[in-house]
Amino acid sequence: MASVVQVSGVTVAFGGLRALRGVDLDIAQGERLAVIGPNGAGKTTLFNVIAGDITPTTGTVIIRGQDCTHRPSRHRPRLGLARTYQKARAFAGLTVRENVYLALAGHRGRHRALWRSRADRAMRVQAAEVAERVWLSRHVDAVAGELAHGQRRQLELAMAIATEPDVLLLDEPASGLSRGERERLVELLESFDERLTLLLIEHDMDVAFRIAQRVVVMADGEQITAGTPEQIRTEPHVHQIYLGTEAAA
Ligand SMILES: Nc1ncnc2c1ncn2[C@@H]1O[C@H](COP(=O)(O)OP(=O)(O)OP(=O)(O)O)[C@@H](O)[C@H]1O
Repeated sequence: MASVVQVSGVTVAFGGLRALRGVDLDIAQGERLAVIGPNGAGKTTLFNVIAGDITPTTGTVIIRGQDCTHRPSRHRPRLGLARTYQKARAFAGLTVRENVYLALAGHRGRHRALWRSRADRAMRVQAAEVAERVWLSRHVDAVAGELAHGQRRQLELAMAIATEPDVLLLDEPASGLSRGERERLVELLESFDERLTLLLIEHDMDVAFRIAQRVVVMADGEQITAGTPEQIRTEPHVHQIYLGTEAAA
């Protein structure tokens, strides 16, 4: 299977601190990959390097064959990459449809004079279709600020998939969700087209293990091990590093 994302020898230094120390990561088309690890392991830094928000100190990032190491995040959508954020990005005063509409319009670079154009009607329909794909069809005209926490996360997903990405980067999608909402999130992500590549960083091991086909474990800026959720779950080394540190935290 062809790689869609290739991270090679990536190091990130924040002053004297090396947040990443020569990380290599290949993500195949359609793969579902979770990166886990204790606090400070470098997960967010790696995520931000792939998303284009941090330029690595050394190493390369290739996305769909193109060297993106020094390209800023705004180039990523053109290459089929989209991401979600831990902090809500939706406008609280706008409806679900309006928020998705803006994500669609932003992607197409057509902010101005849209509401009056004929394309406007088509895009409003499309926005509702995207909302349906994240199970928000009953809430298309609800104001984002009034949605439950889990529904708001669904809206964030809708805004990310509105651009029809090939690769979706999920930044701790389950954080702050109730058990029921987490369950729904897992089912929703499982319902996405299997050709969509998913990379998530996640604190909730249960969510990570259920969504991912491959789990990469990081600690101290390095990849410690990788394997299927079953392999990682039973690896004593991982328990020591991950759970040991968590328990001490
Ligand atoms: N902008 C920054 N400036 C300085 N140090 C940073 C910066 N961002 C991260 N770090 C440091 O880099 C290391 C890796 O941080 P990172 O946030 O990538 O880890 P993480 O695995 O995502 O942790 P967490 O699970 O707590 O979010 C940490 O020691 C952190 O303090």
